[in-house]
Order: sequence, then C-alpha cells, then structure tokens
Amino acid sequence: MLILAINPGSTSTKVAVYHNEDCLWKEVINHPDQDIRNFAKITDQYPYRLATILSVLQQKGYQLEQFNAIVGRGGLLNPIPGGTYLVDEYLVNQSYNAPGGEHASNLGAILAYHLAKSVNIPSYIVDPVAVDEMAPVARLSGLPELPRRSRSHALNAKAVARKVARKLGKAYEDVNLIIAHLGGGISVTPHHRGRMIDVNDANCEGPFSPERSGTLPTADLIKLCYSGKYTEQEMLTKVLKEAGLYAYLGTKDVREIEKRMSEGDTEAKLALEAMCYQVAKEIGAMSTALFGIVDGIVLTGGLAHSSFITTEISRRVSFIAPVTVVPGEEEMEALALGALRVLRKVEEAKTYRA
Ligand SMILES: Nc1ncnc2c1ncn2[C@@H]1O[C@H](COP(=O)(O)OP(=O)(O)OP(=O)(O)O)[C@@H](O)[C@H]1O
Ligand SMILES: CCCC(=O)O
Repeated sequence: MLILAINPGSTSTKVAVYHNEDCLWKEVINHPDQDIRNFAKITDQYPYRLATILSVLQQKGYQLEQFNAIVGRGGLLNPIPGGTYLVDEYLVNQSYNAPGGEHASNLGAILAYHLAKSVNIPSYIVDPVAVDEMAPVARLSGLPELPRRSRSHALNAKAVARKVARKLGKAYEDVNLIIAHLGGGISVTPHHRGRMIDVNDANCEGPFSPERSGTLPTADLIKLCYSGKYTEQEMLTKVLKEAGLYAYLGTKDVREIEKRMSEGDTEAKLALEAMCYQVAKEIGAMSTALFGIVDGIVLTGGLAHSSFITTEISRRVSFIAPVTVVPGEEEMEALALGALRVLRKVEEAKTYRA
C-alpha cells in the first residue's frame, strides 16, 4: 500500500510517503511568517498549502494516482473517541468551521479529502486533536457552564503509548501509562488500558508551556480581562501565544534558554525549572486518575530533547513509575499506520457525525 500523509502545523506542513510501514521520504515545508500572516482564517490557507504539497510531490516524481489513500491530521472537531475516521463531505464542512476553534490541523482533513477525491481514493484522519475519551468524573470543572475539554496531542500520545506498551511486551489496551507531550503546547494524559481518561486541555489548563499560560489564578484573570487594557482577542493571544516561557524570557526556544542558563542567567533557569515543576505536578495529579497503578511515564515532544528538562521532571516523578524519554514526535508514522490498519481491514474506519 502506498500512503500519502499530510500534517499541517502552525508554521509548517509535513508531508511523507509510506510504503506499508516504511517511510520512503518525509519533507518539512516551512511557511515564512510573511506568507501566512495575512490569511484571516487558517482554512483560508488551503490553496497555498495545497500548492506547496503538489509542488513537493512533483519534485519527488509522484502522481496522486499512485496512492492507495491519503491521510491528514484531524483538527478541532466535536469531541470524538480516538481512531481512524473516513473523511467525507460532512467532516470537511465541519473542519472549515471547526467547532473547537482555529487550529492548523483543521486543514488536514480538507487537504486530504480534496487531493484524494481528485483521483477517487479514500482519505482519512487519525486521532485528531479533538479526541475525547475522558471519564465522566473528569469532565466537571466546578462551574457547570464550563465543562472541562479534551484538546491534546492525541496523535503522538497514542502512537508513543503503543510503542512503549510494545516495549513492555504488552498491548496498548493492557497497560496504564502517563504520556506527557512537551511541545509548544503541553498535554499530560493518563492512558487507562487504551483510553485517555483525562487530560489537561493543552490550550488552557495544566502546566505553562513555551508559549501558553496553562492554568491561571481565576479571579485575577477575570480582573485582567475587565481591566479595560485588553480586547478579548488580545487576551486570547496573550494566554495562548505570548505566555509561558515567552512571557518570562522573550523566547519560546528552549535551546536559546539553555544557552542563557549556561552563561549564568538565573531568570532563565528559574523559568525552565518552574515549567518542569508544573509538568511534574500534573503527572502526579494524573497518577491519581489511574489509582496509582502506572506501568510507565513517558516524556515526548520537542522539549524531551532537552536533558535538563527530562532530568528535572524525572527526579520528581520517578517514584511513581519508570520514566521513558521519546524525544520529538511520531505523528507522520502514526497517520500512515492508522490508514494502513483500515486499508488492511484490521480496523474499521469510523464515520464522524458528532
Ligand atoms: N534539541 C532540543 N533541545 C531543547 N529544546 C528543543 C530541542 N528541539 C526542540 N526543542 C524545543 O521544543 C519546543 C518545540 O517543540 P515541538 O517541536 O514539539 O513543538 P510544536 O510541534 O511547535 O508544538 P506541539 O508539540 O505543541 O504541536 C521549542 O521550545 C523548541 O525550542
Ligand atoms: C491543542 C492541542 C494541540 C496543540 O498544542 O497544538
């Protein structure tokens, strides 16, 4: 089977071709800020991203007719269980006006669908950002109008969980793991026998991240919103894009922060330690969701390349369970394998009708 995988991120589009389980090639197309900042909505970028994908395929000498299926990262749809979903017109229309809001991954279904339709092959999404398998008890926030939401790095978290379970000699459905995805955003998920039974909403709960605030003191946040200093959009940008490490240190790049630390910058050290402290506390909290029965803790995402970060978190949480570090992400492989399971009829594609 030949599969084209497409993963639209906020500043890049990743494209890869898989022959069964083997990656034949992977390209990361970076989108300079001046190219994308003038699009009002992320989905307005569709023709621009489509052109860049077609140009990569042409350079590599591939025709769309050669593929058995096209798979994209799924976005902020309505809450749904994990799995591989067939992309149809309904799912595409929802992705254009995604109920969970703006996210680059909303483009994944749209790009995969139109490319696949032009050559009459199926298109899929796998474990979208909107995967919601939370236990009923995890949904109450304390204010009925504001139920807790599951927005996470489900695609990488589930792929990494399957891999670590295999290393333990078990199936994903037979283990309890806590997966901390540490990237531009951070999500910490307890996986109970193949289900993500809780998670901090990576956009607005839990630890602060390189760019996001995570949980904030509620009453003080309300006062800031009504202070007259900020519009609603400015406040959203402030907590989602200009908070966390960026707000304390003026950079989202942990390599730069580590360099400053090595030059004796104590503010840089404190901010990075604080982020690790918050991640460790979240892991501790999620261990209670699993009643303390945890087979392993996994640190993954771009920040897991930093040995300062993984050491700092591990020394606080290794009393709970052994810690495994899986740096970076395995999203392209997860997309291809999700499509492959359906093409091989090991799994049935789900239909999205939420
Ligand atoms: N080798 C490294 N050492 C330290 N930090 C690193 C390294 N490589 C990447 N990072 C940091 O990882 C962060 C980005 O992580 P990642 O690439 O997973 O994020 P993203 O894909 O933009 O967002 P997300 O993971 O939330 O989807 C940045 O802060 C970056 O500086
Ligand atoms: C909202 C979860 C995924 C991300 O951080 O981009």
